[in-house]
Amino acid sequence: MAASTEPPSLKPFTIALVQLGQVTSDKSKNLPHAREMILKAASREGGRKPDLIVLPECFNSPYGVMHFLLYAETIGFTSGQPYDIKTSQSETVKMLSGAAKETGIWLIGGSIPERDASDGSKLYNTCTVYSPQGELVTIHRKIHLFDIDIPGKITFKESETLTGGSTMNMFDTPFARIGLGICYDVRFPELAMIAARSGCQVIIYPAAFNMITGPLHWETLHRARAVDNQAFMSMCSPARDSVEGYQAYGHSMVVDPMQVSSLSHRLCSKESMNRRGTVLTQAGHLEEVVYADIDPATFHSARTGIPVTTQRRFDVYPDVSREARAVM
Ligand SMILES: NC(=O)CC(=O)C(=O)O
Repeated sequence: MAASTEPPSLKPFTIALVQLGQVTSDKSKNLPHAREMILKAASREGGRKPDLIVLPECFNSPYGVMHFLLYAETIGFTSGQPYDIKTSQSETVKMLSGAAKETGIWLIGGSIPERDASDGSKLYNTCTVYSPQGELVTIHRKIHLFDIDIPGKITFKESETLTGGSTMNMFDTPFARIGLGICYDVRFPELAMIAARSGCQVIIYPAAFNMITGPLHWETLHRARAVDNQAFMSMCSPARDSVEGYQAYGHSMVVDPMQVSSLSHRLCSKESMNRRGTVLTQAGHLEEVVYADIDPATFHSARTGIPVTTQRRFDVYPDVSREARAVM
């Protein structure tokens, strides 16, 4: 979706990250389980109910290049055109839309393998987003495919079966403008930077790091994107419970833009630290739902205290986000 020029002002809201477990090779089990966990996340007790629920990358199929063709669904969404859920060919889209409507909560529906609707020749790794009325409001196709080779540790080549998306995507809610990406997209800072410069106060990526790259970079990349862009940054992972195949790292996380160093930890009172935590929430490695309350005061104090957003030197280097806006 092309976001309107003025973003909504950031309001307090609560995110629920559903770190889904039990993603099996049986889609007829994966979908009801994901639905059950969405309902569980929505019916939180002892805390603010979530305004937005997020699922992980590749939640209806095992994560592996040999599985994408078998599990792919045709979605057939075109930005700016009405989408009729009733006639959708995607059973996952129907389930997610129904769950968003039933809970009355915004839903970032993780990602699924998608078959191109035009001639079926291309497959994408695609995230779908739903309003509380169950409308499919936007999709994001993973732009940067996960092609890596760390000898003896991990080799993965999404490009063997997938095609990379070619649009940047964001959406507006009554409480924030939210920038989208999927997993490996986080390693390309331009995407989050362009989202932030286009008014996103929050950046959310369904993801599935693994046991090699997760310990190396998962938290660092959250912190880097949050500090660079002075925005809230979150990735939602599957749980690490698969007996074979891809082992997800877990540790779904929300990080705020006002990062407190270990030195400030010692200098700040406990009460002020509670208001300015770096990692607002973090899951373990098993299935669980974690919540984070987004406080606009943290966002505004980060941007006014260290005003990099108004100090850029576009007389010295170009503003790449200007040209990028045209393709959104
Ligand atoms: N799975 C991914 O797309 C990315 C990942 O695991 C990494 O960047 O590390």
